[in-house]
Parts: sequence; C-alpha cells; structure tokens
Amino acid sequence: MSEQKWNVSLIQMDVTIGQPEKNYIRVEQLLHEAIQAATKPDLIILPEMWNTGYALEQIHALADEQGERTKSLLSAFSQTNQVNIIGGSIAERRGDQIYNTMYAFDRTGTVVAEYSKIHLFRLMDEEKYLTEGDRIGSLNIDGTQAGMMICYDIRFPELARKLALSGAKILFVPAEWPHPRLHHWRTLLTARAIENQMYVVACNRVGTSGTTAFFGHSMVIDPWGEIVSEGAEDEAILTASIDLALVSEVRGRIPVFEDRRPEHY
Ligand SMILES: O=C(O)CCC(=O)C(=O)O
Repeated sequence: MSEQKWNVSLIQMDVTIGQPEKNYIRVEQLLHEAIQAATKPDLIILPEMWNTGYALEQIHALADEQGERTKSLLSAFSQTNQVNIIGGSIAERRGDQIYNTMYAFDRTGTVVAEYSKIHLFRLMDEEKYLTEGDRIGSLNIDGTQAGMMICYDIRFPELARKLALSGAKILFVPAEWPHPRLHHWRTLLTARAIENQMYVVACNRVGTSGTTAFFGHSMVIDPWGEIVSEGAEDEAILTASIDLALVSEVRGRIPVFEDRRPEHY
C-alpha cells in the first residue's frame, strides 16, 4: 500500500453467545471472505467480545486462556496473507481474572499491541465479572501511530484525546453496541473524529443476545467528521479507503492542537 492510503475491511459479524467453537469458525470464514475481495485490504478489524459474546455467567470457563487460541488464529492469518489485523476484542482469562482484550497484529503476524477495556459497562454488569485494564492502547501500524478503544470507552473523550496527543491519527473501536442507542453511537464516534481530527474505524456486531439487539452500523469516519462508509443491520464485510494525508490537512485547516489551553482546564 502507499504510505498514506489504506483499504480497510470491517467484519460486522453476528456472535453466538456462549459458543466460542462456532465463533472461531465463523471468524475464520469471514477473514477468508475479506481477503478474497476484489480490493485486498491492508487492515481488517473485528467486533468486541466475538469469541463468547456477553455470556458473563459462564465467562470464566469460556474465556480464552491468555488469548492463546485467538493469537494463534489471527497471527497465522495475518502472516499468511500479509495483512494487518485489529482483532476486535475477546474474553481473555489471565490467572483468576477475565479481561475484555484487543490484540493488534502486523503483516508478519506479530502481536504489536494489546489493550484491555478500561471502562467496564455497568449497564451490562461487565464490572461484576471482568477486570478493567490499566493502560491505554497505543500502536504503530505500517509506520502510522494509532489508538484502540472498546465500545463504552468512546463515552470518555479524555481517552481519545490522550491517544491523539500521543500521536494517533486513527482510532480503532470494536463494539457490541445495542439498540436503542444508535444516535449515541454515531454522535460519539463522529465527535471523537472531529475533536481529535483523526480517522475513526468502528466495528460493531449484529444479531441478538437474549432481549438485546445489536444494530451494526459499523462505520469509518474521516478527520473532518464525514462518514466515509456505514454498514446496515445485517452481517456484512464493510470496506473503505482511507487517506491518512487528510489528517494533517484537517489539522492544518483548523489548528485545534496548537490552540488547546490545557493550563485553564
Ligand atoms: O455505552 C453504551 O451505550 C454501550 C456500551 C456497551 O454496550 C459496551 O461497552 O459493551
């Protein structure tokens, strides 16, 4: 790929709650579909907690031990196909604790970053079963600095700003964001893109889990806040082309980072 232009594929998948076997098979099928598309992706992203869904009561038994199974699948795929992968997030078991963890792989299959969700979502009892992460998710992909946040994290603008201040030009957001909060999803993602003048690549699941329905609407938003690509509510692989040169252009047009006055707030 050119240094500045990337093709990205967002795997907006359904997740079968409490059935990792089914979900690992489905992810592998969808990764193959994504890579066989007419335009080969430079980067593929998956949604949140795709191995187990929110099967919180059984999460200890179902979670992936140190993410080993996930890392082995995604690392082999990224290496074979020389593609970067933002591996959504999975339920990861580390000792006695369970985390909601993201892994990023470069084109050689190396894990270049991992991030565990910092803001656990109390509306879904996440904090009763999971342990929160304690560090932010910065990474470098093909020479470009980026950041990772998970779902509820997007309600915390401080985190996105911190990633932008550390150099991120693009923010990756896997999610399991349900109805009826589509307005919040779109508005918060767009705000994070506009205020930080960066790309936002957000991959949400579809399907239902009990009485909760997930609406998809995965999207890629440019640093000017325009939605470049947006999914519907069905399982699909969404593609978009992003031009990282637009980040410096927008930052030059309105010099928000130079005009910040953190000494007053
Ligand atoms: O903040 C929201 O409305 C949704 C968050 C969520 O579903 C999650 O973090 O899993």
